[in-house]
Amino acid sequence: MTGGPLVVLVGPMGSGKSTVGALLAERLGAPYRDTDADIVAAEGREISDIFVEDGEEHFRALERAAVAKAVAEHEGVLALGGGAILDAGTRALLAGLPVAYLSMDVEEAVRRVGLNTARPLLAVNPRRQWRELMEARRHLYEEVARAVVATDDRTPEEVAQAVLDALELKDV
Ligand SMILES: Nc1ncnc2c1ncn2[C@@H]1O[C@H](COP(=O)(O)OP(=O)(O)O)[C@@H](O)[C@H]1O
Ligand SMILES: O=C(O)C1=C[C@@H](OP(=O)(O)O)[C@@H](O)[C@H](O)C1
Ligand SMILES: [Mg+2]
Repeated sequence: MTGGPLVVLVGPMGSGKSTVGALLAERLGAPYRDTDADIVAAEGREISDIFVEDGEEHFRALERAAVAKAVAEHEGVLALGGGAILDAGTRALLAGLPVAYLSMDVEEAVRRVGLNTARPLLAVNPRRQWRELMEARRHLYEEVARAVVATDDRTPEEVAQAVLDALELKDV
């Protein structure tokens, strides 16, 4: 039994979970972990290849297992993949944890990840796909979050500070 993660970051792709997560880990003097990286390491292939070869449903099951393992054993900063909250089992794993939802608007999203083909869900028409994706997901991010932190017009350092403030975490 461990104390569990100090903070769990959720939010759409490009909201800065990985970037801000690493900064938060530094600020808290705690280890950083990313479930996407855990899945890539366990599977020995990239996320985009898992989507293409086995489909999203299979990826969500791998992701649920990765989140279960990470929340059980990781006592630092944990970043999830952007779609992790789509899975009801994954959402249940987050109950009671210090979850921060990093939000951003559509224009910021397109600037950050619109042309990045490593993110299969935004590959074709980024602006429209983003809107549809957020219509399906916004309420789920809000459901799991203890704090919502807007990232538009903020540097990653400013976002990290806002997360510390919102969750009342003390840095070292
Ligand atoms: N607050 C920010 N302002 C500007 N660019 C950012 C910010 N946070 C992240 N980025 C950039 O957006 C991209 C996606 O960030 P990343 O941390 O990988 O997001 P996520 O893990 O949520 O998908 C990266 O190029 C990163 O440098
Ligand atoms: O939003 C999504 O469904 C996904 C987000 C990605 O993570 P990031 O949010 O870190 O890009 C990754 O898990 C996969 O490509 C699916
Ligand atoms: Mg990430």
